[in-house]
Amino acid sequence: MAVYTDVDNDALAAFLAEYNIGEVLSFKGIAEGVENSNFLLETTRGRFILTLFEKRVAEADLPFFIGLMDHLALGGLSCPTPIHARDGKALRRLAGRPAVIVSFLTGVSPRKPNVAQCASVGAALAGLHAAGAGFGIRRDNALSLAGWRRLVNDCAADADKVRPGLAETIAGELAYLEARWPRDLPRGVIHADLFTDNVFFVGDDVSGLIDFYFACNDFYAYDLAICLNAWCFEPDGAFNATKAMALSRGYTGKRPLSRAEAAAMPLFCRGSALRFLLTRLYDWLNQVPGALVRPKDPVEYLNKLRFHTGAQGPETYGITID
Ligand SMILES: Nc1ncnc2c1ncn2[C@@H]1O[C@H](COP(=O)(O)OP(=O)(O)O)[C@@H](O)[C@H]1O
Ligand SMILES: N[C@@H](CCOP(=O)(O)O)C(=O)O
Repeated sequence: MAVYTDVDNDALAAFLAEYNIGEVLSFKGIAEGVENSNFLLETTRGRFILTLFEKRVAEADLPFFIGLMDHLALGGLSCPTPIHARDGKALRRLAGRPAVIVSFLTGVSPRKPNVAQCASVGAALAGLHAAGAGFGIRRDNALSLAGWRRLVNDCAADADKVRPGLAETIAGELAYLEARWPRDLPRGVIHADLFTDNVFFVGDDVSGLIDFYFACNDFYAYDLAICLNAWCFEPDGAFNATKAMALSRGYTGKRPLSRAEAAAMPLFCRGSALRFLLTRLYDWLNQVPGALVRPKDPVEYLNKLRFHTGAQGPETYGITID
């Protein structure tokens, strides 16, 4: 359960008095997530999610995240809508943390997505990229090359406690990526964390996307690589080429990739694998005492990185270069 910060009843009551969302019926910590503290809030006016922003979220970025959800929802995307208090502000403070209330979305996150769901999420990702166009605030990706370099340095001393040789592997991989990372490909607002727990389905159809707190401006094709990593490996670690083809085609059916984007996919898959390996490794080595959270396994992403290192080309991911 990701609850780093507790909220007592008096503080909650004073906080909610600023809003027009009815009387509290129930309030409880949510048993998923790793980044922020999330609570399910039920009131006489419905269900809401209360989020307290924790360590990895810079306060200066919060207007981007909140403005983005407003922008996407206005553009017709099914995503949480920030609830504005009586004074018009959606971003407030609670228990010493920045806090926001957003609308509750219905649907189910798949534990083991099927091929049709992979196709749907590919199309939904392209829809998100289109809906983000015209958003007026910019946020550079704090978890791209420079951020990875900081994480590699921070983890260097203890990485081998997780896997012998890991420090050398991540340093070598970062150097490889730094030398080859593209500079000029189509870019815009990306989700940057569209894992299965951040997508809701009704049947095989995407019903909503959540968790925009890593969203940023970066390459669209890199976002597709994040999804290939998150959706197309089986629990035993095997890469599922059928799911990858479905996901890639779901995406390219709505937003075709340029030749340069297609050619960059193996590199983006490596970069995305390193990004989640590094944040998971950092969290593994720096666990917060007393927090109710289950850290995610860094080795899962080490194995994905190894797979991509041996990949033959974009065809591996169901992507063809015309
Ligand atoms: N708007 C929402 N509607 C319904 N459930 C939500 C919503 N936002 C979050 N949740 C639930 O809370 C969990 C954790 O949220 P998430 O934003 O992924 O947390 P974190 O970013 O802290 O890891 C999600 O997996 C989901 O179950
Ligand atoms: N998706 C990341 C961790 C971030 O967690 P989320 O609950 O915000 O999706 C990972 O799996 O490493």
